[in-house]
Amino acid sequence: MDGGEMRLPSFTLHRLPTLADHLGGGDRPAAAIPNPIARHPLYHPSPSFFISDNDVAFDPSGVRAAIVTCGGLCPGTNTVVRELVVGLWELYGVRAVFGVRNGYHGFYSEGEEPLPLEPATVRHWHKAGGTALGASRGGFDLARIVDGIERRGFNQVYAVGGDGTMRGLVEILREARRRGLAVAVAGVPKTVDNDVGVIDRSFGFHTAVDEAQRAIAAAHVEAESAANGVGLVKLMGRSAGHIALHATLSSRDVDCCLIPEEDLYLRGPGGLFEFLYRRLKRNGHVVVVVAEGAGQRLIPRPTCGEQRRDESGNPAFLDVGAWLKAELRAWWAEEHAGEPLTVKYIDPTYMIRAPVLHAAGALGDPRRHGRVPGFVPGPINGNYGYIPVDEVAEARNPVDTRDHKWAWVRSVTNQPDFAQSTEDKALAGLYKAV
Ligand SMILES: Nc1ncnc2c1ncn2[C@@H]1O[C@H](COP(=O)(O)OP(=O)(O)O)[C@@H](O)[C@H]1O
Ligand SMILES: O=P(O)(O)OC[C@H]1O[C@](O)(COP(=O)(O)O)[C@@H](O)[C@@H]1O
Ligand SMILES: [Mg+2]
Repeated sequence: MDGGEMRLPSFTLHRLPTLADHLGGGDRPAAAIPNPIARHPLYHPSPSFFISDNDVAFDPSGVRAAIVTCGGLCPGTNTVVRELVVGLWELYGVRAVFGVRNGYHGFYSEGEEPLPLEPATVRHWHKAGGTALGASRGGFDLARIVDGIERRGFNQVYAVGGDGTMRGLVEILREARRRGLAVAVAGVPKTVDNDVGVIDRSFGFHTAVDEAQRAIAAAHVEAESAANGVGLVKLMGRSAGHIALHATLSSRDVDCCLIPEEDLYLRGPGGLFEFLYRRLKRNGHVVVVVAEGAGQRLIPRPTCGEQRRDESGNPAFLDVGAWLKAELRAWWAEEHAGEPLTVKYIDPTYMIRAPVLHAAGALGDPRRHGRVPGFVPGPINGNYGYIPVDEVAEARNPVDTRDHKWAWVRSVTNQPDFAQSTEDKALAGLYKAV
């Protein structure tokens, strides 16, 4: 506050290319019509709706839309595809909608012709987990993908995927422009572990958090039923610990939550194992939730070669849960031999992303009403907005360990920072040097 005035953070307004710019021909391009949903008999946008009178839409008679799902699975993907098909068909009058098979690969692979989609085709898709179109990692061959788009005359591409998919979409848009193709792209953010930036979260995230409760509850039952019982649950979160964090907050049975954004320190004063031992002495059992990306720097690698990667270039992590379990047992044998210890490790990785969308993961509406040619719709601080796809492709979303949510985890679990004291660090350095 300065003299009673509040200084707001500065921001910059950018003018984004609109669909009218993209289609050419001024405010009313030949390939465009006034946005039909503004006058749709059954659809009543509220006054604050994101469609204005000046908006245009593609003339549906010229639209050939392609929908592709990429990357890992996420609850609700089929629901999104269904919504896109029904919306394009019913609200915009588009009749040529195609589902590209098995991710980006399907734009060019032989024998995987895109599937014509209409409301009747997708009627029951929301009742199944996974993706009916198929998805894949890797296979991003830009020239062949855009060849496929050009050959089939697609002029709208909807890609449902995470950060990798968005980066691919940016390249597709750039290459289509370079070739003079009037292709508009839209990315629907699908990130079960919530690692995509700018948006608050994606569909499916809450479902995964819900589903994780079953694993935590089982770990708790196992831990409580043994003398010095440790229930250990590994949850998804390659570079962001949001699922572990939210699952911990929802459960209240968790004694300790480990995420990639926080340093991990196992042995010695102030370390994880000392904390677990104290908790075991007090309560007789502990439950630990660990995100898959936590502690990766500490886990010995079989070879000192390069980090292994999956087909998309994402780091392929070592199993932090199995490693923690082995380390805890080894430490226990050294420090507390003769005292019982039971460690039950549960890895529900694929189970939490397999279900259909739960109610809490419900989808917002605007994903098909884009106004710019390369956009991502998503919730930002609770409001839906359109974000340029290149911004989403680059943004990351780590857990901010200085914000209230992490503080809340700390107050629920009463876990300390597992930080090594400066003295211990120096000692460890000495030992290493010997
Ligand atoms: N930097 C990139 N440029 C172009 N395509 C990419 C890039 N990163 C990933 N992709 C492609 O996007 C698709 C999905 O990526 P992936 O990382 O597996 O999942 P997600 O989109 O869920 O993050 C894959 O086909 C992958 O090859
Ligand atoms: O075995 P897969 O298919 O690579 O899936 C595991 C990965 O999928 C995820 O759940 C989501 O990854 P994406 O966002 O890249 O699809 C990661 O948290 C996890 O590492
Ligand atoms: Mg990703």
